Amino acid sequence: MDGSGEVSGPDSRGVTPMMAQYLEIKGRHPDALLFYRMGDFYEMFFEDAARAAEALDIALTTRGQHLGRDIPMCGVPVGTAESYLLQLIRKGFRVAIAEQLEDPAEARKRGSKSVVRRDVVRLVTPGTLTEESLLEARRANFLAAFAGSRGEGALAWADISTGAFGVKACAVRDLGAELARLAPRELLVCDEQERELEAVAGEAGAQVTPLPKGAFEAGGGERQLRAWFGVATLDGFGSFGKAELGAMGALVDYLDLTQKGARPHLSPPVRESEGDCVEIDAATRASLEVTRAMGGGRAGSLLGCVDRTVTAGGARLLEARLAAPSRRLSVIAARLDAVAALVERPGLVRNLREELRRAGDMDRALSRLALDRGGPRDLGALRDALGVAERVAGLLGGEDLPGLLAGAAEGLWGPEGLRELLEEALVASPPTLARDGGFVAAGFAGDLDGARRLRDEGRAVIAGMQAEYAERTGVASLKIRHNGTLGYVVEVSTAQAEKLRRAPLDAVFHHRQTTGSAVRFATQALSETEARLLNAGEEALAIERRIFGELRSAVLAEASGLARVAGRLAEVDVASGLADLALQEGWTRPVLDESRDFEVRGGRHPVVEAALRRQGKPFVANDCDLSARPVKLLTGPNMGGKSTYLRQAALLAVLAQAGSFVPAERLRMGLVSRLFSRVGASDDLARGRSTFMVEMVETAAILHRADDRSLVLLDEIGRGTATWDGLSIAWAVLEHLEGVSRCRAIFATHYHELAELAARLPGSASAHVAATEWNGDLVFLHEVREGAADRSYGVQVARLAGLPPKVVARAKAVLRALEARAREGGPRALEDELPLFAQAAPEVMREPSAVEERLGTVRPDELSPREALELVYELKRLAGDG
Ligand SMILES: Nc1ncnc2c1ncn2[C@@H]1O[C@H](COP(=O)(O)OP(=O)(O)OP(=O)(O)O)[C@@H](O)[C@H]1O
Repeated sequence: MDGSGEVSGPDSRGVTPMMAQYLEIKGRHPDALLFYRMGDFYEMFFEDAARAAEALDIALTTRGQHLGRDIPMCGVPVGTAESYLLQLIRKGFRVAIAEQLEDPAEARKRGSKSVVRRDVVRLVTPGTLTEESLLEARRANFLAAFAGSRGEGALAWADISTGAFGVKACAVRDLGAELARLAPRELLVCDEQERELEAVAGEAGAQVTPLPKGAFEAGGGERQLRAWFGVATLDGFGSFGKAELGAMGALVDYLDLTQKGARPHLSPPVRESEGDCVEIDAATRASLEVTRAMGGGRAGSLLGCVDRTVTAGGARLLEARLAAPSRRLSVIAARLDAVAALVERPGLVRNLREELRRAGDMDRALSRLALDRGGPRDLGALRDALGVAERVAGLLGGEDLPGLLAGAAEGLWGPEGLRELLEEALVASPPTLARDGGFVAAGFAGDLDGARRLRDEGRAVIAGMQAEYAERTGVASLKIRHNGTLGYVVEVSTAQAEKLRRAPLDAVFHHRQTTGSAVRFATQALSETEARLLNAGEEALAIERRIFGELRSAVLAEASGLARVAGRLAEVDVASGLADLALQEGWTRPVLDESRDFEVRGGRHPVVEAALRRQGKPFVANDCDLSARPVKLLTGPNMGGKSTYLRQAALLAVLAQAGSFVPAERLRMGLVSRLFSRVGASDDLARGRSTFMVEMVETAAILHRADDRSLVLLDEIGRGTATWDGLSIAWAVLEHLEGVSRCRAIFATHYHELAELAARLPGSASAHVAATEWNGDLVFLHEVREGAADRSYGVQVARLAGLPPKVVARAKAVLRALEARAREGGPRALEDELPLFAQAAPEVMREPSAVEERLGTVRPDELSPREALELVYELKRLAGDG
């Protein structure tokens, strides 16, 4: 007998009925670890057990035999299964959860050999999580599906924990960029494409799940979607291409498969068209650290720096906006209008944020309820959020606000009567699980109140009985206690027990048990009261469970209305968060138009500025004008602030088009269509590419794709190769950007020769980050000025970095020689000097000089003043200086 109460005995082949059942279920889920429910544990067997035990670092044991061999087994308690699930999912496993679908007692009725019915109720995969503990509250958890081949393609994505559902046409070559934007946890692909797409999915951190080709067919997809949304035609949602239908179909099909028929709440699909959002490729996204810093976390990213939202839904919306800044002037203007209106009303912002803080996560509560994984606490969260929404609507309603906020205010009134119902029905802080009851408020249901009264009275009656028995027996210390196996018993100390065992008390008190220190008795009246109490308690629980079901149905009937309120709350949260930021940081409203201008006055890099502030250092604001001469060549010393200046331009554009105010005195810019940034080189050793190769591949992509509305930021192109090759490449790239792409670009370089070229090209101009020397030390001014830098200060920076003084001195000498020869002979002569590098190298490692050798023999403490003076003369002689 195990925890499930089953009897197991092997058949003639040595296979127990339970093992036969296990193997049958496992056979249907070969790709997943099978969590096989046995009483209070999920058990794993055979290979699954070995893999899970290793992944979870838990004990691997054995349990019985199968075909004459020990069965490896490990298990996790049901109560703490979530944390184990999380570890397994993070390590790339999928988990099939097989529950007991009936009571062991029911199974026994079918005969002593029968096993409890079990089946998989859910497949847990990275893209289909809903549990709070398995999700990041402030981040979406997308499941994506890609359909299509060389020609037409589409990507669909859904977050079943929030109901978000989107789709867009997407060719294979653009998949990397889209995945980098959405960062889905799981990508569904046609099994024939699994190998082709694995790398691109892996780079975005998505686990690939292959599905048969049939799952991606447009016809089937359309049927699936119609059935899912209960509509006769999808026309109301938009007109979708074949690939789009295929991708969405595969996605909902997979939800059916993994959720085993439980329907997550999904909003109707939103179709994104090309041109809706700024295109940002994966490398650019990573280099700009828009939503994730290099280390992978939020901290240190632009999102981490600007996120002042106070609700999880608001945080997710802000991330989506920054990840996909808009290209539609009207959309951006509406968002900026909302922020601007709030910036004018700081008091309103404060009040809104104070209210919003109290709203729980409506989307996720709704999703859990829809999948029947929710509890009273989720109902409570919805109730609280609906209350917040109404008060927020009240706050907004009193003002004359622009479209987005006025619209939000209207949409914040929830489904008629639902908040009132939940308020009446629920206690103030309902528990997570419905199982143990205690969440329905008194006064909501007459029958429940009656049952509870009976149950509570029962408790009072027992307390009364204790007093009565104590009096009757004369044993003041007599207690009525509840015992797991015996139920309610009268307990007295061993010394007092004899009294109760003698006439006349023995007629009332029947001995049940003697322990080391106490003796326990039962009485007729106590048993009767206990039965009454138990019944009342069970009845109360049953009523509460029924009420939970009713409330859940009432909520789900209004799912789309609730999702709408959640969306509006998030909208208000994002606007008031951005307004709060603008107010506190003095950010300004950007001016956007259809031109190709880009004009920043007093711009700052928000993340670097915040980091410097923490160190008590100021950030130097800079201008940037790309309007008349769109390609800017930027020179200046290392550490001078070139990369910061480049990234700053991109982040200003991202913020502006996401609908935020910007850290600048003024920003006026024509809409950016595509953003490219190659700042900060990195190796890609995993794919066998050197730094230079990665740089060239990315530069190639930029030159192919940049159009005249793009913003391109290039940092030190060509530095990873021989000087003249690098310079030539940089030269040609600069010409291409200026003459062919005609985009707005900032090009940072150490090739000062390029400044000459920039001066000659009509669309190009030079600028430099200023630095100066003070008492022999290099001082970075971080100020961007017109014209090219006169020198690069590379050697000084090397000195700051702690290169040995000897090496620095030698480098200075080599530099002086190089510069002198360059001045004498012009560029060709400089080329002739290239071998100097080869010759210089061994010389740098030269033998010690005569002076150094002599110094090595000196013991300063043993020198008299006179000897010291003589030594100075000697050293000067050795140095050939007098
Ligand atoms: N405008 C600024 N105001 C104040 N400090 C700045 C500014 N810009 C950059 N800095 C500081 O200078 C440091 C170096 O900046 P950055 O990495 O942009 O230099 P760089 O010129 O690109 O250097 P390298 O050529 O070595 O990559 C930053 O970490 C920051 O602390």
